[in-house]
Amino acid sequence: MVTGGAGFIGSHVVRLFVNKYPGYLIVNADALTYAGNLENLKDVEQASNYRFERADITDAARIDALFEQYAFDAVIHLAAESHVDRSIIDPLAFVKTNVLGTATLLNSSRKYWAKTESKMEGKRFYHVSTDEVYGSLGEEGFFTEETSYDPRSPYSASKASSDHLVSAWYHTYGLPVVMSNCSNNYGSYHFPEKLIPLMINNIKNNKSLPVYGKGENVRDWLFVEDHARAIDVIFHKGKTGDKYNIGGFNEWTNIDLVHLLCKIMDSKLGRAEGTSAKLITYVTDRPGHDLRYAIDATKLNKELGWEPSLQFEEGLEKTVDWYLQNEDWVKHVTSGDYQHYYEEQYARR
Ligand SMILES: Cc1cn([C@H]2C[C@H](O)[C@@H](COP(=O)(O)OP(=O)(O)O[C@H]3O[C@H](CO)[C@@H](O)[C@H](O)[C@H]3O)O2)c(=O)[nH]c1=O
Repeated sequence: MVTGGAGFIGSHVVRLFVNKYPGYLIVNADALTYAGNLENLKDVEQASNYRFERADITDAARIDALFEQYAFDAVIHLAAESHVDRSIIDPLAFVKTNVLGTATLLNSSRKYWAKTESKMEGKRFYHVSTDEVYGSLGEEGFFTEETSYDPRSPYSASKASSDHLVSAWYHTYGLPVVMSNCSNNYGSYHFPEKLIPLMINNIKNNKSLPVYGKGENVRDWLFVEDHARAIDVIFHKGKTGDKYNIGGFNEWTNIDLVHLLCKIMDSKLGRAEGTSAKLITYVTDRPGHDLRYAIDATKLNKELGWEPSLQFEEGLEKTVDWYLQNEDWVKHVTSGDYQHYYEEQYARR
């Protein structure tokens, strides 16, 4: 079972596993909130080793029933509320899905696997988490697997709580868990509330480009398909009870990144260089805005041999091309339920 398989990272994980492992039955359990779209999986929905089940991870009866129906050997848990700005507006939604939802899944897994003949033998619960649990770095240093947790937004606190729950189920019940904490992802099917797809769409539509504060915050960007490959490697080879950091060693200030996007878009859209950058608007900063995230992914590289495959500028160009060729997808995902929230976010600026 892959939870959140209709989301951004989840859909890339489902696609990779469905195509690479014809012998696995991949069940995508997703609540289809505003950020989950079956449009993201059109290319694999007919595959014989793929099933979709609409399910909310906080609904214990529904999750138990799925375990009875499919007798899952493994869970890859990606379902989460993920947008920091939204967590500031509606923190309880994040506590519900990320904390209660993770506890519900852990508990259903434990109960079901304890009933099987082989108990926990050969089972695996993989929790996908974020580097934001570590808090904010100054100008120096990196997050390693030993860095202590210091979450500062409702989103990161809810993810940190979920990590602690996973660790508790491992120590208390012997649930065979593995966990990873990844840096910022970018690529196709990224919901256009997040920095990169939001900027691409706004540049295309000649809308202002809202840069929070002075644009000096730093993020470490990784191509989403490289994250999915890391999840594949950790799922199959990671040590039970361990955690792995995933990152690109690719740090950018927000303002430099937005300028790079403007440059790429000017050239793709046939605009004179410098045209799109005129849309940049500095807006009120995000409350509690973490200054810098930077991941040290040495453990994953040394122990399991993973490394990013794409250079950032190449990945960014691929991403821009995808958004320019998939305008219908953007229209689709930003209509309906999401429209209200989308407009509200704009009204704040
Ligand atoms: C949406 C938006 C964002 N920003 C800034 C805030 C951040 O410093 C940076 C990236 O913002 P976001 O795209 O919202 O991503 P960020 O807050 O870093 O969090 C992302 O990266 C995390 C991993 O580090 C994930 O766990 C989160 O789910 C994911 O949303 O850009 C702007 O300046 N303007 C904007 O309009």
